[in-house]
Amino acid sequence: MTSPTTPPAIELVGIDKRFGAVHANKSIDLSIARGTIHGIVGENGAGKSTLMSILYGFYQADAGEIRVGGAPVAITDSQAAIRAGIGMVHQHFMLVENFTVLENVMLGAEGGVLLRRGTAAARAELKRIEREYGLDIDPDAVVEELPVGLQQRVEILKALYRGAEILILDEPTGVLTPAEADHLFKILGQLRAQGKTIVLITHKLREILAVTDNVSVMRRGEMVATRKTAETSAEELAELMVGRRVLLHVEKGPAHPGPVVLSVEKLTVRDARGVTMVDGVSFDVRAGEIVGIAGVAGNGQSELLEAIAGIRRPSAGTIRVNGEALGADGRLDPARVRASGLAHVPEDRHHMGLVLSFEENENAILGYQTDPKYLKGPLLDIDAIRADARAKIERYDIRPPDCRLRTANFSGGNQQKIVLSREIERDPAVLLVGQPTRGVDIGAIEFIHKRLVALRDAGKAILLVSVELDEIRSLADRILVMFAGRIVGTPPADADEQEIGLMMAGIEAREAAE
Ligand SMILES: Nc1ncnc2c1ncn2[C@@H]1O[C@H](COP(=O)(O)OP(=O)(O)OP(=O)(O)O)[C@@H](O)[C@H]1O
Repeated sequence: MTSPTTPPAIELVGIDKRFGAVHANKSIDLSIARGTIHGIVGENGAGKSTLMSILYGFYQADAGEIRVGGAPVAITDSQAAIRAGIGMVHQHFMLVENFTVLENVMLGAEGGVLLRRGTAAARAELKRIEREYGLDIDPDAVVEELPVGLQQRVEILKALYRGAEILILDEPTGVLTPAEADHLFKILGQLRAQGKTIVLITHKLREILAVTDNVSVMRRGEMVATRKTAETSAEELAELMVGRRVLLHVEKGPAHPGPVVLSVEKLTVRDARGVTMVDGVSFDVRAGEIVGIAGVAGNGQSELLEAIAGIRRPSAGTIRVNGEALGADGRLDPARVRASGLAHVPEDRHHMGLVLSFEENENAILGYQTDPKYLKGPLLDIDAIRADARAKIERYDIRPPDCRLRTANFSGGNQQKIVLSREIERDPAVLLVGQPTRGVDIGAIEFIHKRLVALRDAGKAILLVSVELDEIRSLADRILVMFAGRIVGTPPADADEQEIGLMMAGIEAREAAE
């Protein structure tokens, strides 16, 4: 039991950090009690990841003190953090994919006592940790063959193996299916029961309310409030984060669908290994409606979207925009698809939506650089491009409002807004959007959802792919559920979560096949 005199697991005192002109952490004080799950929420760019990176030794604070278990510690790098008992479960896993679970867990702990004890001892220790925390996993499985939920468990095991008493998880459920997320929270509960301390960063207030004991709110580099979770609400947290009341649901009137704008017929897409990812899919999207594709990640939605956007070559089928087949002459590429009035917000902004080393204003026109409004004779009109970027920054409240900043230095949610503003402002006939609010804060979600509804009401056709069922249910006028590359159901837009959930799990599909 934690007695009132037990020092906090972590105390941050006056932590301050600047990146050039950006004051990312402003004299932050934070105390996290031992054996608790402590949530940290805040808008995109509020400074959450920076604070955690300081705690984990990726960055050094310009000022301030870190105390672990009551004693000041100098966390100069991640090794020092590990020595202080702090472990990080990364958003983008840092595992060696072709190594086994055991090899990954041992890797990097080489100098430690455990490795010197040899593989057999390490295996025994791994088993012990696994049993103690219900982290059921095969130590001899090769990491790349494991689903993401299990890969994340390997990250947790790795931290525990190094003796972590404090675990930091940054947006851990972004890549998980709902069932995997539930399992993760069970594991976190078990870890807490064993006295471990957990710091959870997430934009999902539902998760905060479901699993944390306390929650702290950051806004524009400051720590503005800490609450006992039982004594707060999603509305209060949202208001503390954003500084104003936020609509937590989408307000939209009925759709007035017009003629078919996008028509997909018997589309089949195979991946590089020849595996069928999209299997003879047909549907239409009309002007003035949002069609949502629901499904657990990996069931072909991404490939479907990429094929329509001209990034992947379908092996069969037709895609028509306003009646005209794309690539009828055998040439299908993203530039030609865009020219036909299609805009695309890709799911993976890092690999497809942005060039991170470019300045913001360069990404703000990426793919549209041949538009005459960005040209002066044969050359790019830099002044026009920057003026255009500044207008989008203002309209989409992209922070910091600096169109010359390298894109890599924007926070994740702000990077997402850069892509969205570029594609939405094209005023496309068809907008393809993949995971529009992944990693995006609550105020920005409200804004993005309003923009999508406004675009629909302006008579545009929108195809939305999202693994967030809430998002699909609140935005889509029609829902298509994808499972194993096929559309397995078209539930009404007001269908309940469980009904759609069953289709997403393929239950309905299996029954139909039997
Ligand atoms: N290496 C860096 N160089 C320059 N600026 C940076 C760097 N890292 C972060 N920043 C800036 O510091 C601020 C805080 O960013 P941080 O990533 O901590 O926010 P966050 O709260 O984690 O946001 P998100 O929810 O979007 O991940 C942002 O304005 C960001 O652009």
